[in-house]
Amino acid sequence: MYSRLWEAPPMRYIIIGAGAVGGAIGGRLAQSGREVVLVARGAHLAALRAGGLRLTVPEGELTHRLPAVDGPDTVGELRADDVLILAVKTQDTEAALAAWGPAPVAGGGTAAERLPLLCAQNGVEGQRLALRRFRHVYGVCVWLPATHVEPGVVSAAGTPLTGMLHLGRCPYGTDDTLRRIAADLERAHFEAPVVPDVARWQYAKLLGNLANAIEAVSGPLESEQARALYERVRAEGEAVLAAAGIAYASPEEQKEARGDKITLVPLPGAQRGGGSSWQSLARGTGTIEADHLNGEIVLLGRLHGVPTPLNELLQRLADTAARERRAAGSLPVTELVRLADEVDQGSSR
Ligand SMILES: NC(=O)C1=CN([C@@H]2O[C@H](COP(=O)(O)OP(=O)(O)OC[C@H]3O[C@@H](n4cnc5c(N)ncnc54)[C@H](OP(=O)(O)O)[C@@H]3O)[C@@H](O)[C@H]2O)C=CC1
Ligand SMILES: CC(C)(CO)C(=O)C(=O)O
Repeated sequence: MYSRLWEAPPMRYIIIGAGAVGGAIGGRLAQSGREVVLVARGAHLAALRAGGLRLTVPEGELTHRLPAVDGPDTVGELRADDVLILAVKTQDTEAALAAWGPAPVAGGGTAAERLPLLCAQNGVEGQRLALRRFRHVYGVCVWLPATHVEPGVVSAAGTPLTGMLHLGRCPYGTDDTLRRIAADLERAHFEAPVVPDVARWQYAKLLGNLANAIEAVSGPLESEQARALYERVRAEGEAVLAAAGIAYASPEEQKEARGDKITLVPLPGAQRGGGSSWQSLARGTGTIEADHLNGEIVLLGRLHGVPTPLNELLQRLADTAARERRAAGSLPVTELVRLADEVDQGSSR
């Protein structure tokens, strides 16, 4: 009956971690007519249940009244055509996978055995953790600037598109499930190229995300000093990827793919203070993703014998700032550069 790709019954999207990225993807999919379930916790879950998801985008604030749950038990039996989109920060991945993996699916089997799981996350560790439990894991290179403004409220300032999401099977390849998901995303304000080598895009993005910790601890990279520090941090990352034989898309290739498709515009009442790690400090969550961004470079450096003193420093400073609930951007950039020079000189002695 549903013999052709475009005749298949619509899939339902379960967004595990409906924060900045998950809220933007879930809200846009719902707006396009897809069935969406939001998974959240704490004050955000309470606000989603009370007032719906309020998604601020360039055309205004859109309120989506969607089912909001805290885990699989509240959804009931999962459907065979459900798609799981994991959009928690990497440090929260293991707990989410442990909760959702064993959930039963109609007709038999578990989510881990039967359902597609897309890791809409920065870095590459989330999908590696997912592959330990789930059979059908897909990577996403997430170019989607979004902000978790307050409980119940998320903003995404990109226009004309909300974001670009390169999609691919983990570790390699593509399939029809992914093409159907991409078609849904493309009807929902995203460009979603399906690529056989999604990791190549993700590693390229990871090099950019090495700046997240600088922004989180010392604020936006506005000064020459901050940008020069990032170049040194990135050079460590590039050296490590070269030693590990890991390919990544060039800056030119990324620029060409994105073009002017996702330009940020000011959103009244929902100003974007910074990226995802900056937001972890601004929201005082107590954790930050640095172990899986700068920490990924540190890990690869240790495995391949390449020193990574600057990424180690940033990982440590970001982790400490999160644990001690320091304000975002509170370490003067001159002090950060002084610390960086110190560890760099120490490592070359
Ligand atoms: N924000 C951005 O602009 C971008 C982010 N990314 C990446 O996307 C991923 C998600 O980041 P982002 O959206 O910013 O993060 P957010 O913190 O805004 O959203 C994640 C949400 O998941 C919730 N959560 C965590 N664990 C669970 C759980 N077990 N069950 C239910 N809810 C859970 C968190 O709750 P709580 O509120 O309690 O923490 C939070 O609300 C990260 O890997 C990030 O690096 C990539 C590109 C851009
Ligand atoms: C590129 C950037 C900074 C866009 O928001 C991002 O990936 C993040 O916030 O982690």
